[in-house]
Amino acid sequence: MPVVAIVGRPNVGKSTLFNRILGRRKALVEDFPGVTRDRNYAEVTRFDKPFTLIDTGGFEPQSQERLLQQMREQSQLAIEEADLIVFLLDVQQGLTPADQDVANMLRRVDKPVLYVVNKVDGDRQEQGAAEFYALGVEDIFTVSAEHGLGVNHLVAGILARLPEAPKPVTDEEVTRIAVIGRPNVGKSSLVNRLLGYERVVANPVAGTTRDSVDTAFVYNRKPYLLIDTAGIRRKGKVSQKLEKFSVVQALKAMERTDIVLMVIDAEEGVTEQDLNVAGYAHEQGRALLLVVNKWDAIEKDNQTLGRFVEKIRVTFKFLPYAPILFVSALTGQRVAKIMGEVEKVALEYNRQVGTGELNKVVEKAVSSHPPAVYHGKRLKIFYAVQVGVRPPSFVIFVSKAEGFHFSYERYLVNKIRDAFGFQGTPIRLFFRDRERK
Ligand SMILES: Nc1nc2c(ncn2[C@@H]2O[C@H](COP(=O)(O)OP(=O)(O)OP(=O)(O)O)[C@@H](O)[C@H]2O)c(=O)[nH]1
Ligand SMILES: Nc1nc2c(ncn2[C@@H]2O[C@H](COP(=O)(O)OP(=O)(O)OP(=O)(O)O)[C@@H](O)[C@H]2O)c(=O)[nH]1
Repeated sequence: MPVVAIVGRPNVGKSTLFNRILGRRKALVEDFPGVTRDRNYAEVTRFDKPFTLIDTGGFEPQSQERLLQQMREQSQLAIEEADLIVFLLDVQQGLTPADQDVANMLRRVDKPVLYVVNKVDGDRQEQGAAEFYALGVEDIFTVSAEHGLGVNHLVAGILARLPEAPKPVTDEEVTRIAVIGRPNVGKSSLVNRLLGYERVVANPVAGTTRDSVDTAFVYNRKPYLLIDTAGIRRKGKVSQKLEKFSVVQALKAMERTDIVLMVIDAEEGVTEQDLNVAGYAHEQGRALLLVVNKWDAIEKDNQTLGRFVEKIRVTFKFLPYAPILFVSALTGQRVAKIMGEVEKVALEYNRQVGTGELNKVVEKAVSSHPPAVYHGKRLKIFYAVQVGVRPPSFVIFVSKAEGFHFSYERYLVNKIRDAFGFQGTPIRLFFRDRERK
C-alpha cells in the first residue's frame, strides 16, 4: 500500500488534517504545539483507493534550533518511508525560515511533494496563501482542515500522484486472469488450450483460497497468473450443488483477479447466472472479456455471428466495453487470439490519462450537453482528475454533486471512452462538490 506522510511545523494542523482525511472526528487536537505525541498511522480508502496515512508530529521543540533539527529529522523519515509527502504550512503563522529550510530539503527528493497551506478558512486567508509561492513551487493546495475545505481536492491530488498499490497476491507486474463461467461451459478445455500455447512457468499450484488452481505463465514476455476456478470439481465435489457453488467460486476468484474471462456456452446462450456474475465483476471494477465457447457446435449462416453479438450486447447492456470473442476450445479455433486481447485490455485497465487532455474532453462534453438545472441553478462542472487505475477512476469536481443523475454520469463515461478507449475495463466517476471558490 502506498504511504503518504504529512510533515510540517508544530501546530500547523497535521492532526486535524489527518483526522479530516480519515473522516473521523478530532481525536486529540489541542490548541498548543506538540500535542500529537506519537506518529499516527492509519489505513485510509478514498475514492476506492487504499493508502497509508502518517501524521508525523509530536515534537516539542525547546528552541528554534531544536525545532529546525527535529523538523529535518521528521522530514528525513518521511522522505525515506513515504511514497508521497504532504508538506503542511500555516497561513496564520505565514512562511517561516523553518518552512524554507524543509522546502529546500524536499526539493531534492525524487518523490512527489504537495505543498499545502492550511487554515485557509475564507477568502481573506486565500489571498494570504499566495506568499507561499515564495517557496519556489508551482502548485499550492489550500485547505481548511478544520472546516473540511479543499480536502477532497487535496485527496484527489494525492491519489493522482501516488504510485499504484502493489497487488495483494503477487508482485505488481503480474496480470491475473480468472476464467469463470457456469459448469460445463468448457473452462477446463479452454484453460488447457490456452496453456498449451503459452509457456507455463510453474506447475499448477493450489491457489491461496484452496478452491482454485493458479498457473503462472508468460505471454509476449509478460507474466500472467491464471486463476482456474474449474479446478475444484476435479477435486471431486458433489455435483448437485455445483451450480450454486460455481457462483461462490467465481465471486472468490473475482476478488483477486485483474481480468475476468467470462466463458459463455454458445449452445446455451446467456443465463441469469452469467448476468449476475458479470454484474459483480463490473461492480468490483474488474476488466472483462466475454468468450463465447463451443462456437464449432453452432450451425451458422452469415448472420449468426451478428445476431449473437447483438443479443449479448442487449443482455449485457452494462458491459458495452467488453470485447466479445467467439472460440472453440475443442478445435482450438481462435483460442490463440484470446491472450492478445487480454494484453490489450490489461493496458487499458492500467491506463492513466493526462489531466490536461482529460479536462479538454470533459469541457467539450459539457459544452455540447450541459448538465441539468437543479434547484433553480444550472449544475456546473469545474474540472476532473484521474485518481486511479485498475479500474480507471476519476473525480469530477462540481457545484452540487447530489444533483447529478446517473444518465449524466453515463454520458460523461461515454465521452471519456470515445476519447480514450478504455476497452474492456469499467470506468469509475465520483462526483464531488468543489469545496471552495
Ligand atoms: N482556523 C483554523 N485552525 C485550524 C485548522 N486546522 C487546524 N487548526 C487548529 O490548529 C491547531 C493545531 O492543530 P493540530 O492538528 O494539533 O496541529 P499539528 O500540526 O498536528 O500539531 P503538532 O501535534 O504540534 O505537530 C488546533 O488548535 C487546530 O484546531 C484550520 O483549518 N483552520
Ligand atoms: N463442441 C464443443 N464442446 C466443448 C468445447 N469446449 C468444451 N467442450 C465440451 O464441454 C464439456 C465440458 O467441458 P469442460 O472443459 O470440462 O467444462 P468446464 O467449464 O471446465 O466444466 P466444470 O469443470 O464443470 O466447471 C466437455 O464435454 C467438453 O468436451 C467446444 O469448444 N466445443
